[in-house]
Amino acid sequence: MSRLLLVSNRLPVTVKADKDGVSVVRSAGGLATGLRGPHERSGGLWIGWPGDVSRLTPQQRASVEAQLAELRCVPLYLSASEVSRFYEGYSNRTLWPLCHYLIDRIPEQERDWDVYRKVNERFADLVARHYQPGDTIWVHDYQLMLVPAFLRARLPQARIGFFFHIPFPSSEIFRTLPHRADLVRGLLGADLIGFHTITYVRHFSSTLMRLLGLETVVDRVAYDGREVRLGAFPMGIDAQAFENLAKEPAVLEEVRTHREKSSELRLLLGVDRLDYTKGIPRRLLAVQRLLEREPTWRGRLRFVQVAVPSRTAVADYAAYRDKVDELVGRINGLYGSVHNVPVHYLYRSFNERQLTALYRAADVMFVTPIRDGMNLVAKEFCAARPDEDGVLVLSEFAGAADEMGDAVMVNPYDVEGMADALEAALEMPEEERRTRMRNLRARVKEYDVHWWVRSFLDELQATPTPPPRVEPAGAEEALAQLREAQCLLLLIDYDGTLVPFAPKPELASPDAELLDLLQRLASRRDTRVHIVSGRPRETLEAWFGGLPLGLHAEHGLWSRPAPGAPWTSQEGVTTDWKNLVRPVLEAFAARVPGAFVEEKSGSLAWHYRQVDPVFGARQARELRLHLGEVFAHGPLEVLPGDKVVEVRARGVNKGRVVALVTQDMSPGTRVVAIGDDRTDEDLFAALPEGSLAIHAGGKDTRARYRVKGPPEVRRLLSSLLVG
Ligand SMILES: O=P(O)(O)OC[C@H]1O[C@H](O[C@H]2O[C@H](CO)[C@@H](O)[C@H](O)[C@H]2O)[C@H](O)[C@@H](O)[C@@H]1O
Ligand SMILES: O=c1ccn([C@@H]2O[C@H](COP(=O)(O)OP(=O)(O)O)[C@@H](O)[C@H]2O)c(=O)[nH]1
Ligand SMILES: [Mg+2]
Repeated sequence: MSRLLLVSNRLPVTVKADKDGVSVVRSAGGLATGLRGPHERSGGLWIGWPGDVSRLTPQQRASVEAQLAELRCVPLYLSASEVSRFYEGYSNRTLWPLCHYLIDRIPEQERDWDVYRKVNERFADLVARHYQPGDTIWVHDYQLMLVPAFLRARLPQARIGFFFHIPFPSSEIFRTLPHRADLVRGLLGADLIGFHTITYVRHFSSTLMRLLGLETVVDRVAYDGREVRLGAFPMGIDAQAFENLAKEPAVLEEVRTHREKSSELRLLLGVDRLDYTKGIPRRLLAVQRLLEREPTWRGRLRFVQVAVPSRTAVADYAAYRDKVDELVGRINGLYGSVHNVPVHYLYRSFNERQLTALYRAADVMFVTPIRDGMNLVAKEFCAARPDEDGVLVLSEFAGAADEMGDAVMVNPYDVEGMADALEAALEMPEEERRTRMRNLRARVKEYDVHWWVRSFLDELQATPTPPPRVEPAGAEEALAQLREAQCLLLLIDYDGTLVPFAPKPELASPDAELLDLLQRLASRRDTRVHIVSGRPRETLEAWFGGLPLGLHAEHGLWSRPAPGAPWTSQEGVTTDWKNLVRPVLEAFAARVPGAFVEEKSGSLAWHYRQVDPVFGARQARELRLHLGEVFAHGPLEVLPGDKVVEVRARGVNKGRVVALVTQDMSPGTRVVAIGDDRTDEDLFAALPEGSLAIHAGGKDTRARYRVKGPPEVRRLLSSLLVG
């Protein structure tokens, strides 16, 4: 097992100072429990914030450090201003509400981004300082979204995983953030990015498509010369520990006390951090509604709501507390009696043992967040019910709902519906309760936190470490080799290689600087230049006809190898299939706003560069499937390109040009091909031994050299002309 470096905003410990000194105690939370084994066994480190230690004396600080070291924890201290701007600020005032679809809670003017960025960089620096070759790094959660990219820049060969614990929202929500692209690029520094549900994975991949034009193929995204994997890994709990607690005599004694204290009453339970995502007000209103419309339940229900103080320095949390306080007061005022009140509201935190006793005593567990990444409480409740009783009422907007189909599902925005569900839960026959609980427990026990850690780390270990990169220095190296060659034969793609993409193909015409560059290049001693493009020959003729270049159109179907020579086409290529394919492409263009069909002499192309990127990519996949089905085994080839699906006769590809132009080549000539697209890979594959292939861009390629894009291609070619 390789050494694990765990990175999370909070360390899995709590620092407690009292009159007897200062102590560091392990936290009980899911992440802490699940990762404890692998952390200890791998001999690795856990890097994070130990909480506010500003009031400690220097001696106490030293004692904390020693105790942390003992637990293999490395502290990253946050200053008061960092706590307020990185943690309370950007993380909890912006990212938190955004990911929970509450964009109205985000400050109108964001001022904390720079601190968020700096703290993420500090985390990366600290991790890099402790990294040893062979280590596996696992970064957690929304507070640290930029850490993977900062780490990738420092440690290009490291294996980096990232887990996002909260919902990844629809791209329509995510793209409202001013720094949306930076955050997404930050995550893409990882090799594997995990989420709780496939819905979050789907939202993340449409965000990639919309913001960066990156397509996810099954579970992989090609980015910056690497492959990034995405996956759903629903987090579990330490189910065995909760089950064991639930069977302990002392806990059972506490359960009995809870029940005796409410012997004539049915017990409803809610357990949450006091967070505005948890849906507590509408949950209270649902209880109120039930009591209002069904007087028979009055005096027969006790709703225990545990609310753990959380992020109290953030104003929205304080306001939320007021709202909950007020509602509790109102309901108790309305439906309480001299002897009893319906809502028992406990604003404090409980330990696992106390929680387990409550879970086990409850008739109905009421979990109704308006959004929640997962919600572990729902799972803990089931694990704590070896008696196979108790009903879970669960919000369909919690990640846990995807796995817990045997819960009574509710829409947490629908108060009346929740009152109905509550009543159904209270009246559910015993047999149904048992069947549901048995199924829930089987799932919670099998897919526990240990399964979660194992499956994520196994997947991360299975990702190949990134290949050694040919960095821009590779381009310098390529230049040195080009300079050394006696004679040069350059085969250069046009779109995406010499010019950037334009919204319409006809707008990407060559500028004066490019024409001059090509003219001078072709006039260089012992240098021949060919343009190898997918464009029609009329276009190439119009743009470059006057230059001393070889021209190759429609991926090599047509060639004019030298100025003044006639255009000739590849032999044996038919075009009668076009009448069958054209109507299909036109039908797809008509139903996809922004798409259009381009006709070339040897091919038909369906372009979608102006289409909504997610819809466009989906339609392109549909089109390819459709064409594949209808024209299977025919003389056709369907080629996916960059925002284009091209249909042409089989056997036509850019590779064909190589044989044509190298037949009369003088000895000692170095062939150099430059391209950005899939179609250029055919060209690279056909090159004779000793040639140079240069990929322009960040895609997967067989080329040995890589430059960033058109500006760098031009720079490379210009450098050939000097010295
Ligand atoms: O560290 P705090 O600001 O005090 O907040 C506590 C944690 O809250 C969030 O929990 C989330 O993770 C759970 C486990 O994956 C998941 O079940 C839940 O739905 C999430 O809300 C937060 O993501 C953590 O980073 C915080 O430490
Ligand atoms: O008084 C309490 C209430 C809750 N919890 C724990 O806090 C976690 C809450 O996790 P969840 O995923 O439900 O929500 P989050 O607070 O992470 O958004 C669960 O493990 C609970 O056992 C606790 O230790 N004491
Ligand atoms: Mg191209």
